[in-house]
Amino acid sequence: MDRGAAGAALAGEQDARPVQVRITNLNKTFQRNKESVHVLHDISLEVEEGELLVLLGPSGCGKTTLLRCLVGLEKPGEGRIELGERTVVDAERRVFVQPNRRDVAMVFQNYALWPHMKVAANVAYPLKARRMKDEIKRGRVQEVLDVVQCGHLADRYPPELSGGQQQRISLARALAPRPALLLLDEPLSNLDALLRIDLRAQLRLLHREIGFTGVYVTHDQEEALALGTRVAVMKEGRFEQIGKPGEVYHRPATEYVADFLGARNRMALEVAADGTATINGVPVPGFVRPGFTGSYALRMRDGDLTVRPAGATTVDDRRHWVAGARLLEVLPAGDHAEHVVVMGDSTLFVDVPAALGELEPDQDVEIGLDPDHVLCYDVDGRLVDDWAAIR
Ligand SMILES: Nc1ncnc2c1ncn2[C@@H]1O[C@H](COP(=O)(O)OP(=O)(O)OP(=O)(O)O)[C@@H](O)[C@H]1O
Repeated sequence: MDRGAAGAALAGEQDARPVQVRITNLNKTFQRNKESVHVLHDISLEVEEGELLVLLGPSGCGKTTLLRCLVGLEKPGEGRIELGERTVVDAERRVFVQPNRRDVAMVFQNYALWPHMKVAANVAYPLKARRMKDEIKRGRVQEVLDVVQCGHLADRYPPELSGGQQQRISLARALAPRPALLLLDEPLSNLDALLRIDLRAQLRLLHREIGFTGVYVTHDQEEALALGTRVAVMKEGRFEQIGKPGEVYHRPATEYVADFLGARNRMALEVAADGTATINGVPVPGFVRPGFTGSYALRMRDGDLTVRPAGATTVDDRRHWVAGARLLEVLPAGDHAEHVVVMGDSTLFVDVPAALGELEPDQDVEIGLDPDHVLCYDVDGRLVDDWAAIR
């Protein structure tokens, strides 16, 4: 594999080989006010060598706790963690390898740099424990600083740097000892939006070039889809779905994942035994295939819905139009306008290209649904295939 400039800079005799991570039946409970809070429920996961797995989920779902178990800052009550050939946690056999013996590095949201030490000393810090000649150490520090494009900042102190620069330095510090596993806990969330996108792209490039095994925590779906080789969506201490970004985005396995990944619009589909389909109580003939019956939830992203004035006709072969909606508000957003529509129990958000925006608030409207861009879930929240009428 051509490792590129960054990869070449980090390659060498003492390269820690990226390892495979295997987590088996991990359980973690905290004691809080004499109550026990079960935070990780029987988690099992394999992260392949050189993979960047993203843990995605809302606040409090256990992402950080899982990272802390991997690095050794938390002791799980049950389960096993193997890093390559090494078992670092085996609760049953009372195996617990201390953090400094795991060869795992972590990058935090708040950079966690020593303010009184120059950048070079910060980056050299994790190398201290290793008996390494000063000369080699200096060379390594300069290498990793160059990799994150901060070679010129070696003699500055962290408080003299911007947030983006500080985060690059903390990434360099984590990479300096060539860890077998790199953990990143919301590393970009303290940065402003543009810088976040810029650093995200650089991180992706760096991962491609160096090929480290990484676990990256975020609650930002865009970041997860952009960075992950796979994305693991978490809910209340369990995995809802683990898959490639495209899979998770286009085929969210559960309604929870669909909602979390932007399909926030929800409508109720009822299909009677005689095949009559209604959406939020409005009949929609020909929407479902013959023989498909029951109660379902439909999920759509904003850009997958359309809206037109009530009673209008559109030359459109794919869409089914559902009447009985009212336009509440139109929010211009540059190249498109967000239309807020109420239809029975649903509040819907519809993105319409600015060029088509001729609707006024308080107008009666109809919602257009293209079955190819509608996700259908059963009453247990599981994705349903093969429901649409063949057109
Ligand atoms: N030391 C602790 N003692 C008690 N409860 C804890 C402790 N650490 C975490 N928790 C609880 O465990 C749950 C999961 O926390 P965790 O920090 O892992 O979530 P998270 O998904 O990383 O959230 P966030 O995105 O907000 O960081 C939360 O309910 C939290 O309050």
